[in-house]
Amino acid sequence: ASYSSVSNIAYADNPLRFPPFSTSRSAPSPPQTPESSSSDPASKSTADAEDSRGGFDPESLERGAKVLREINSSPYAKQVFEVMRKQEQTRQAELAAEKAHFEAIQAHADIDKQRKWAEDQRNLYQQQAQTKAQVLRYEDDLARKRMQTDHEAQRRHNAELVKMQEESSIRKEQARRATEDQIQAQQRQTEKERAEIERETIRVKAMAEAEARAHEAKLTEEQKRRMLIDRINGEREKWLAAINTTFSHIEGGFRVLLTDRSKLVMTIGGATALAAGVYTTREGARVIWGYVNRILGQPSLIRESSITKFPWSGIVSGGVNKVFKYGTVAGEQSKSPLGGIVLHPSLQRRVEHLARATANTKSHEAPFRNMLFYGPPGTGKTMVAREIARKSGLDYAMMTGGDVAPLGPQAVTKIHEIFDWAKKSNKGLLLFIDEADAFLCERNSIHMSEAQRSALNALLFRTGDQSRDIVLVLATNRPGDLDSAITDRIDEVIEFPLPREEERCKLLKLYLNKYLCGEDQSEDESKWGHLFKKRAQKITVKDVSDDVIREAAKKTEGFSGREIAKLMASVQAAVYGRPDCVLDSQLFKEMVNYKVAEHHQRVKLAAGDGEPDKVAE
Ligand SMILES: Nc1ncnc2c1ncn2[C@@H]1O[C@H](COP(=O)(O)OP(=O)(O)OP(=O)(O)O)[C@@H](O)[C@H]1O
Repeated sequence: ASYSSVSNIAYADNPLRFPPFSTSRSAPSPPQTPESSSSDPASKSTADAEDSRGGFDPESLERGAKVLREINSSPYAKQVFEVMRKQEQTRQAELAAEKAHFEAIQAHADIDKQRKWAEDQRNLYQQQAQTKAQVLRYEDDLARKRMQTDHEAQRRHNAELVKMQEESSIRKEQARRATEDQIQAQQRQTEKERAEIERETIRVKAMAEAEARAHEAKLTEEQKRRMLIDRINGEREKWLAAINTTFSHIEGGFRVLLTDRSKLVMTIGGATALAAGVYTTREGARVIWGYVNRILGQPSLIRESSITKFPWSGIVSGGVNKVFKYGTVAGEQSKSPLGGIVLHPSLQRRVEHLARATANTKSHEAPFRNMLFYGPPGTGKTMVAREIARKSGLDYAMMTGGDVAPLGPQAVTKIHEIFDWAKKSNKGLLLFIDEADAFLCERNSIHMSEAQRSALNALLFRTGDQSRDIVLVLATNRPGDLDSAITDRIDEVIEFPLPREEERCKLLKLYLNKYLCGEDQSEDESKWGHLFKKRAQKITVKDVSDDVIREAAKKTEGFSGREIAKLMASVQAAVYGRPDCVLDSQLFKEMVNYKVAEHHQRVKLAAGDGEPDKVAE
């Protein structure tokens, strides 16, 4: 440090100002600080002067030579040179270090440059990649949009095609329907015309037949009248002759009597005795018959019964009456379901349960339970009462409430007769009173006669306690009209509603089989005579399928069981009106429509609603 300061002093003091140890022109000149250049205006002017002399400054050389001389003359010349040499070496080392420093800086700068270039390159690559990706994305978007547009166009095209196809098929379908309708209309027209022709032919035939029959009847009548007149004339002559003869005999007799006094007395006495005998015998027989009838016979109020009218009736008729007309031997319980009765399933179960309970009640000798059946007319109340009697093994008797009123004061006796008669049954009796409201209505009713009131009281008296002989079954369409004392005696109340569609379907099938297919005629023989037996076999049923019956069941909403039975009877009658006795679906439908219209008309009339329309053409 001291050496450096000395050197610096030397430089400062040195007017020559040459760079120490600068032997080479290429050696870098020491850096000049701004202070030194600005603080040394003299050197600046010197340098200017040098420039003006062509770049050579002799003064410096002179000053250098002078300094060298001073150094040479100085005793420390050797040290000075040594110092200078070391200074030079130091300077060299500094320069080398500086060079290395600059090289390092240069290397750093290169590295920075390289890094920057690499970074630029990377950025460039990234930008290129981004641009490329954007371009690709854009292209992709474009392709996708193009595809979407294509798809949309394709879809629209397809939709149009489908629409066109649909329109075309609708047009075809419409054309087909129109053709079918036309064909059907033509067929209908043809059938109508044919039916018209048939009807006309039948009408003409019927008229011709009727005319022929009328003519024949007229001829027969005239013939008969002539024969009758002849016969009457003959008879008159015969009778006139007989009368004349008789009167001539009587005249002779009277003449004898008037002339013979004893004969006259005998004749008058004999005639009187004969008259007295006849009168006494007749009255006596009447009294005895009444007594026997009361003791052994069936009360007159009973309309129908499973018990024979007299004990000897069974013997006379060869035991036929031992069998119920329903086909069950008396006393034998039937295990079959309710035969020929179509009821709502729950009602059917209840009825079967009641029949079983009644049968068991009898076998355990417990008191019977009374029942009330109510519901619209023709819903099977009577049938069910009969069926309960049949299934429970009881005797059955039926009376109608309407028969009581005409009996007047005798009604009370007749009611007591019934209950006395019922005791004769060993099996127990099911007494069914139809139209019960006719004489068991409210006692305060103004329409009730004194005799009816007494009859009601008699019935109340006989049914006051629970009975082991009689099951009382009342049936009515107006349960609200019954006297409260009667309803109080009822144990089971059962409603019989109008059949629903399902039941109507079964009823239609039942009566179709019964009336038109000739099955199960036994029950109806009493009603319809032997008509079925003779003719049912001839009926041919064609095309009356389940669907046709179901359609009919749908249409017959509001029909009772009786109405359906009657509907089928009408169908049967219509079939018999045909020469070929064939029942086809068209006739069946016609009859159903006719009966449905008739039913609605009846309902309207019952409601007092307007004039009766024409039921059918
Ligand atoms: N549920 C049914 N199943 C089968 N046939 C029936 C049914 N209901 C009614 N009928 C038919 O109707 C006819 C009359 O039935 P029934 O006398 O039992 O009716 P009801 O209810 O007693 O009528 P009413 O109240 O007028 O006395 C029967 O003979 C039968 O042909």
